[in-house]
Order: sequence, then structure tokens, then C-alpha cells
Amino acid sequence: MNESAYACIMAGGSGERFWPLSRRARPKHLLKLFSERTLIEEAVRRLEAVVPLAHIFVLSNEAQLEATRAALPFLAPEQIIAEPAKRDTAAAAALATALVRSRDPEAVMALLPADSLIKDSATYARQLSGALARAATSDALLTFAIKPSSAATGFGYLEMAEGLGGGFRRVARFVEKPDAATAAQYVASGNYAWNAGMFIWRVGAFLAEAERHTPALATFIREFPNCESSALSEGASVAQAEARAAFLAERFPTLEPRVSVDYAIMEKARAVETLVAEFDWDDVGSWTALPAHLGEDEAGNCVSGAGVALHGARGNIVFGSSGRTVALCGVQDLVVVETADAILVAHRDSVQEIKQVLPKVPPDLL
Ligand SMILES: Nc1nc2c(ncn2[C@@H]2O[C@H](COP(=O)(O)OP(=O)(O)O[C@H]3O[C@H](CO)[C@@H](O)[C@H](O)[C@@H]3O)[C@@H](O)[C@H]2O)c(=O)[nH]1
Repeated sequence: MNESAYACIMAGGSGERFWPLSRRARPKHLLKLFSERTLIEEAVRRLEAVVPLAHIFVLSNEAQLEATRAALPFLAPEQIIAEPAKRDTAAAAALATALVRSRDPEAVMALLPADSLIKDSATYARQLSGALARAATSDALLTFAIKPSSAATGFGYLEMAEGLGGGFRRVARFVEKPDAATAAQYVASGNYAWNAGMFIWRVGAFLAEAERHTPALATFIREFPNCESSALSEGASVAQAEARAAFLAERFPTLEPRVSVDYAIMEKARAVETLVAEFDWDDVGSWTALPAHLGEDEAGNCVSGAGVALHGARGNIVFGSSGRTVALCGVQDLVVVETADAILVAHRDSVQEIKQVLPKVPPDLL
């Protein structure tokens, strides 16, 4: 346990790829896809051995705030913060860094996604603790590297350079979401890894990079009101909390640039280092991620939920969520998702296109 470190979980994504189970107010990280726990609860539980529970913040948004607080009843309501507008992860990273800096300007912190699946929490905790320890004495921004299993274009790529001891490698280049041909080249070269979307830095190291590349984010971090002093009277601390809420409401919605932290900071940072993840990792990008974790029957069907009846069905993914019976007969390679008010039937090869059907769905079902 690193008593002085912090962790911030970015939980403001929309998660359209898991419609109809996911909705605007219930994105992927609030779903129980693999266990009785939501992905975000798993993400917080994994951190319990790494940083104090009181040092964990979750960055959400107004639409998801209530559901996120309900999913994490063991966090204090003020640890779950609603961003007043969707400004992407560069702004979320700035807010996370500002929050931690307002408590301890010397702190190290991890900025983590809410929706990846990692089962080996012991190895995760050990490696994350190691990265926090290294970041404490470094100006580098640290990442986790995942050995690529395909030339996927939905990830950032890390060009790995020399070893730095303790399993850390210098990153020669960070390239966010390259095109297919470039990704294929990277994977073939053997020198590149996927970026896991988990970042570790000293508050001062991130602020220094923001000063160079995104001055508006740096100003936001520097001017963020401090309201964490325990020496304050109750009245004074309420006034400071109000000042912070007013600052967020005024400054966050126009914060620039409105891009991900990968484009805004990581691609440009002077020093990036990485640790090759020794734990399992899956970003659970779509319905087709399910069979690897939930298993398949002898005909290649992956079934979750009670009341699924199959005959002559092969290679399907069937997710029943409301208890109604779903029967499949003589079909193959379908994704069938049943909820109380909407049903998805898609070809396995078309799940990346779910977003395209959503404009045709009644808005109250989004
Ligand atoms: N608070 C907040 N969180 C957000 C926002 N937008 C996204 N998030 C959250 O930030 C995390 C990552 O966001 P994505 O938008 O899903 O990122 P990505 O396209 O998957 O790319 C990132 O992750 C990949 C690994 O999965 C990386 O390979 C890639 O380089 C990048 O870091 C998720 O937990 C998502 O809920 C936002 O505006 N605000």
C-alpha cells in the first residue's frame, strides 16, 4: 500500500458498443458482464491494495452520477465527481491532476480507465505499486504496455526502446490509434506494444507537460481551488466546496483541447516510460469480447443469462438480461442481446457498426 499515492478512474465514456444493455445513463463500466460486480466496482476493488480508499476519485458526468454512486456505495459521494460537460480524457486528466494536486502537490497518481477487465489483481497491484514508486522520483509519464495480439486500430501504440531496469522501458514514440497499415507494420516489427490506457505520474510531471503542450489545461490545474484543508471550520470548507463547484461549472465546459489525453499529452510528452503488463488485460471493446471470458459450448455458442434455448445454432453470442426466454434455431454467428425494452440482433462481424443503428432507435432507449 502506498499511503500517499492517489488513483483517479475515468468513468465518463458512453459505451454505445454494448447497446441495448448499455444506455447513456448506464455505460459499459456500470454493467455486470462477467460477474456480480460492475466493471467499475472491480476497478476500484483492484486498487484497494495499492492506495488508500479515501485517495480514490471517480470522474463521471451528470447523466451517470447517480448510477455511479449507487455502484460504489463504499466511496464517499464527494469522491465521485460529475464533469459538467463531455470534454474527453485530456480534460478529465487535467481535472484528476488538479484534484490530487489540491490535496498534495507532491503526490504520485494513477489515471485509470473504468472499463477494462483484469482478473489477476495481485500482479496488477504489484506492478501498479512499482510504477507509482518509480513515478515518485521521475519526470516521465508512465504507461502499461500490452503485448499486441492483432493490428487493432482502436489502441495507442508504444514504440519500446531500451530497458531502464526493474522491467521499465523507455518509450521512443507514442502513436494514438494509427491506421490499419501502420498498425500492421508496428506489430510486424515486434518493437511496439498496445497502450493499456493506464497512466501513472507525479502531479508536477504532468503539469510540466501540460504547460508545454496544452497551456489551458495547465492554467486549469494551477487555478483549481484548494478546499481540502482539514484545519478549516465547517462553514469555511462549505464555502470552498462551493467555490470549487463554481470553478468547475465555469471553466470545465470550455476547456481546450477537446481530445483524448493520448493525443493532447502522451504523443507529445518529452519522457514516456512503460512497464510490460504481466497481468491479463482486455478492454472489452464489444459483445465479441464475451466468449473469451464466459466460455463457449461445443457448437461455439457463448450464452449468458437464464432461459436461452438453442437448436442447430452455432457460434452465437446470446445475452439475456431480463429473464425472458430467448430461442435460437438454425442460425449462426449472431449476437442476440435481450433486455426488457429492446432487443439487438446483429451479425458477429457487424458489432462495430452498432453505433450506426442507434440514430434510428427511439431516443428514450439510448
Ligand atoms: N471522466 C471522463 N471519462 C471519460 C471521458 N471519455 C472517456 N472516458 C473514460 O476514459 C476511459 C478510456 O476512454 P475511451 O474513450 O474508451 O478510450 P479508448 O478509445 O479505448 O482509448 C484509450 O484506451 C486504449 C486502451 O483501451 C488505449 O490503447 C488508447 O491509447 C487510449 O488510452 C474509459 O474508462 C471511459 O469511460 C470523459 O470525457 N470524461
